[in-house]
Amino acid sequence: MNHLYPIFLKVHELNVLLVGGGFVATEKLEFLLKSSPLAQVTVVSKFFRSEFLELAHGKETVTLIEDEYHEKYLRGKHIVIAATDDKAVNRQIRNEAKERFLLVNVADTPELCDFYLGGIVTKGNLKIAISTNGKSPTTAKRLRQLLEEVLPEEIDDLLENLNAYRATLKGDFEYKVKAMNEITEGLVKREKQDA
Ligand SMILES: C[C@@]1(CC(=O)O)c2cc3[nH]c(cc4nc(cc5[nH]c(cc(n2)[C@H]1CCC(=O)O)[C@@](C)(CC(=O)O)[C@@H]5CCC(=O)O)C(CC(=O)O)=C4CCC(=O)O)c(CCC(=O)O)c3CC(=O)O
Ligand SMILES: NC(=O)C1=CN([C@@H]2O[C@H](COP(=O)(O)OP(=O)(O)OC[C@H]3O[C@@H](n4cnc5c(N)ncnc54)[C@H](O)[C@@H]3O)[C@@H](O)[C@H]2O)C=CC1
Repeated sequence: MNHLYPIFLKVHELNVLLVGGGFVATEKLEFLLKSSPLAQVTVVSKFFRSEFLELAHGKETVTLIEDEYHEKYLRGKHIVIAATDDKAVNRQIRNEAKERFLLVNVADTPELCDFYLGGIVTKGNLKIAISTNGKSPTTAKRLRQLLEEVLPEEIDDLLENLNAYRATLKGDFEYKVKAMNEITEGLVKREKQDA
């Protein structure tokens, strides 16, 4: 049974704490920034690998703190991602985050996660998040790559045009629902096969 409920977070308006500055932390920050370039991220780590420093370089919304994790770093945060190579520290981060009702992801450790990071496809205003319920992250990656390739960039023009049309509708809610459904009907209608 798949119980996950996806949401789309405004991480440029939320404070994210990332603990760790190694390979795994680099991967997590890379995908976070790829999807949300202005994500507000504070990173606390005993040391930072060169790959991590390269990625964080020049990113004004990413703050690096060279230190061991301490509970005080949870203050003012909304979301926490633990990506250290120390299982006990990752568990401590999770426990202390939970005491504060923060949402926590422990990288590559599903049983300690409140939420999973997913594969993400962005085409302008369209964003698709992919999860395999933790069963196969590589499949999430492959599906992401596939959708990035097959979805045309023009799909964003469609969204912009429909948004402009939507803004011209003057009627009540019911009228607008009907008009929007009518104009988008062709998107789901199957073409009749010529016999
Ligand atoms: C549960 C979850 C929790 C979380 O980390 O959030 C989790 C868990 C684990 N990942 C592991 C390994 C790998 N993860 C990747 C890649 C990604 N992993 C991501 C998410 C998630 N990974 C969450 C579930 C998402 C879902 O529901 O599908 C993606 C989608 C997003 C992101 O990381 O930002 C990103 C692709 C992004 C992209 O390309 O678009 C690759 C492939 C690669 O890097 O090429 C490998 C190596 C191959 C392999 O092992 O499968 C391991 C084993 C660790 C070990 O062996 O020790 C565990 C632990 C376990 O499975 O128990
Ligand atoms: N590298 C990979 O692709 C994979 C790694 N893993 C596992 O994931 C874990 C993390 O691995 P890597 O990122 O590769 O390790 P890494 O050695 O590159 O990075 C570990 C990071 O954790 C930080 N850290 C450790 N203790 C800390 C503390 N108390 N406070 C703050 N920061 C602390 C270090 O400063 C370092 O930046 C390991 O347990 C590893 O076995 C699992 C699958 C794949």
